[in-house]
Amino acid sequence: MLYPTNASVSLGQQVARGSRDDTSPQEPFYLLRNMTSKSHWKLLALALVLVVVMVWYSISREDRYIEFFYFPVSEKKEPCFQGEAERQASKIFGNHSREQPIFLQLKDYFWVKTPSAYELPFGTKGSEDLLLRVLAITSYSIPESIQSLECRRCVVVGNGHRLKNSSLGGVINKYDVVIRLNNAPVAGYEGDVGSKTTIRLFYPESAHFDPKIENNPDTLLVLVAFKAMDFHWIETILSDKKRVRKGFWKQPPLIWDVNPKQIRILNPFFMEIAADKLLSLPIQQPRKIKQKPTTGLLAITLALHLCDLVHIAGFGYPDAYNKKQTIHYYEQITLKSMAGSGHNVSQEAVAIKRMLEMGAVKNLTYF
Ligand SMILES: CC(=O)N[C@H]1[C@H]([C@H](O)[C@H](O)CO)O[C@](OP(=O)(O)OC[C@H]2O[C@@H](n3ccc(N)nc3=O)[C@H](O)[C@@H]2O)(C(=O)O)C[C@@H]1O
Ligand SMILES: CC(=O)N[C@@H]1[C@@H](O[C@@H]2O[C@H](CO)[C@H](O)[C@H](O)[C@H]2O)[C@H](O)[C@@H](CO)O[C@H]1O
Repeated sequence: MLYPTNASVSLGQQVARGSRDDTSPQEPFYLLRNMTSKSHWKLLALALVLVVVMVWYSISREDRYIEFFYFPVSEKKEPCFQGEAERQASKIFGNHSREQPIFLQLKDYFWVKTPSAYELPFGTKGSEDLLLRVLAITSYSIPESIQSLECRRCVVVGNGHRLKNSSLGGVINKYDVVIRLNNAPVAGYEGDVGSKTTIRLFYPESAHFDPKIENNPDTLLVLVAFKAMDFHWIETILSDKKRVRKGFWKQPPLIWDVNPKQIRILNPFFMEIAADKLLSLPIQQPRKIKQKPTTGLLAITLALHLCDLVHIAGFGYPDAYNKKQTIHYYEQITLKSMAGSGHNVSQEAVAIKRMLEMGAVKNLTYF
């Protein structure tokens, strides 16, 4: 039987002949197969790299694995340059923000009626009378222990889950000023978050029921007022007047054992510039829409005005699709709990990244 010559063999026939003919390097199918097997390996290697990168990325975004990705934090004190945070702050907030007092003062509402363009939480317009009564029974000074520092090293401790198992407590305690937020506990979490609290920002609904447990005797308890009722609450507490239960979205403490000398009222100007300069939020919003910065972002804004060096820790929310990840280092709640809060956490992440990139703040945890 005559076999057709190679030249006249059809593609189908050649394939059917299989290995008998394609062993010759001159054979075009040898080249083709060689080429395909080479690019096959290349593709496989590329896919493998891609899978490794994807697994690494998703693991590194999971808070429960974050401890594996910590970069070592130096136990040594970082050099502090006087006025450095101010320089950085002026790039973000402009030059005039330094002229603003950190805490509201009676003289600005009693002798001179400081006009405010905005209502709470961005200004004091319409709440002056209530505010006046509060300022008459509280103080506005920055404690001598902070005032006398040559260079103020501050850390703002966010309430994020990534502080869990961070072992950052010792590092946090070494800062001159430790700023904490809301009812975030220290008792039982000292190893991860430290025990020193120089300043705590809070509002009535976020006040811990026993301020003595989670604070130091000299902690400054700084009220962030969001509505006129917040001034009313602090007045009734400090002057032991009849408590009002209505007007809060969550029942605040009715008895609050605190020394009035520890209380300060945060200047709403910082809320205004955090909203405007960091998040580009509209300051005058229709009543129903209530977009506002988180208390943590507000605290970073405040720190950039009060301190010379600003570090942060415990900031960063899970990705929006991550429905099960707990958000706090101390309790089991998820992003769902923030649904009606008026915060845009992805926009805040962009703002924080910007501050990190420009060197205005430095992060002790993963972001
Ligand atoms: C359910 C609920 O009320 N959640 C709000 C709580 C709550 O009112 C208080 O914890 C008191 O219970 O308060 C908020 O914030 P919260 O008290 O959760 O956290 C304080 C600040 O830490 C930063 N943070 C927190 C968790 C996380 N995973 N990443 C973070 O970066 C944020 O900057 C945050 O502001 C608030 O005041 O901003 C914002 C939250 O929306
Ligand atoms: C949990 C929640 O969504 N509460 C909202 C409340 O938002 C919280 O307001 C605080 C100030 O009072 C603070 O900004 C906190 O970060 C917010 O989560 C709204 O202000 C309130 C408006 O009526 O509605 C509550 O359900």
